[in-house]
Amino acid sequence: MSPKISFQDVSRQFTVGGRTAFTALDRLSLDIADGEFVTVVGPSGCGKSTAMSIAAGLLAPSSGRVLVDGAPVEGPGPERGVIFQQYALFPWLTVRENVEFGLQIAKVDRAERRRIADRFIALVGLSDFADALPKTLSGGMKQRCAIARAYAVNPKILLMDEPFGALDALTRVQLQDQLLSTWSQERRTVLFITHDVDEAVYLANRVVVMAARPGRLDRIVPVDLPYPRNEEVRLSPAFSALRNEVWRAVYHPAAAH
Ligand SMILES: Nc1ncnc2c1ncn2[C@@H]1O[C@H](COP(=O)(O)OP(=O)(O)OP(=O)(O)O)[C@@H](O)[C@H]1O
Repeated sequence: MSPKISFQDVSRQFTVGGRTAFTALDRLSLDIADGEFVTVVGPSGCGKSTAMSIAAGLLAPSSGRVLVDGAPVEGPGPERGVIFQQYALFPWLTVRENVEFGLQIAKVDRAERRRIADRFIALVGLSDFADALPKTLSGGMKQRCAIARAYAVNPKILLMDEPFGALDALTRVQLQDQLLSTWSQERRTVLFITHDVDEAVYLANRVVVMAARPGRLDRIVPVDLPYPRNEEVRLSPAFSALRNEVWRAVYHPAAAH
């Protein structure tokens, strides 16, 4: 089967101070299958966000290309939902209105909008807060609202750049479980950047480890743990072994080879 997302020899240079070009991303090649959950870890500055922005169509590659369903990415598109660390909710809209927003743009009629929004609001556990404004929600609730909003427009691909990075450890674990439960019910292709090695292993079918200077793919660690993932999986020796493998690859890249 052809990949859902295909990074083909993707590089990106930036100019600093108007001249010196430096390579933020060096010849990244990576195929992601339809319905796969891939996480990306690596040291700060290894090009994770650069790769994600190129896949989102928010940044052009200097060379190479990203294909989605075989077609080159040339800008943002409705089949790719993007979720960043900052929740980016509209503060003047309620949770339901935020979730409905993309549907309104897509000219979905009012009753259908409401039905779709309420379904995803329920899926992320926010039904009791559908009429609340973002300022009255906790960080975790805002991020759940952002996830519901991304899901509502039915993107086939979710591009998530450290979506749980600003949250406390407990909320983070809860949202990981919620994301996996949503993903198992509404299967999407997910590309998920994180700094957290445990999070990377817990969520993924495969962990992509990147290295810095220049930003590049270092290795891919397949995660052969069963879904649904739960505390039992999280506390298992198999999980620890994978976490240790990824940890060593990220923090001691030379030793791990
Ligand atoms: N618009 C830009 N102009 C110049 N340099 C940039 C730009 N965007 C990113 N960079 C540089 O490219 C490199 C890769 O950045 P990127 O944000 O992709 O890394 P990252 O792995 O996501 O880092 P972090 O984990 O800290 O978010 C960094 O050295 C960064 O300073």
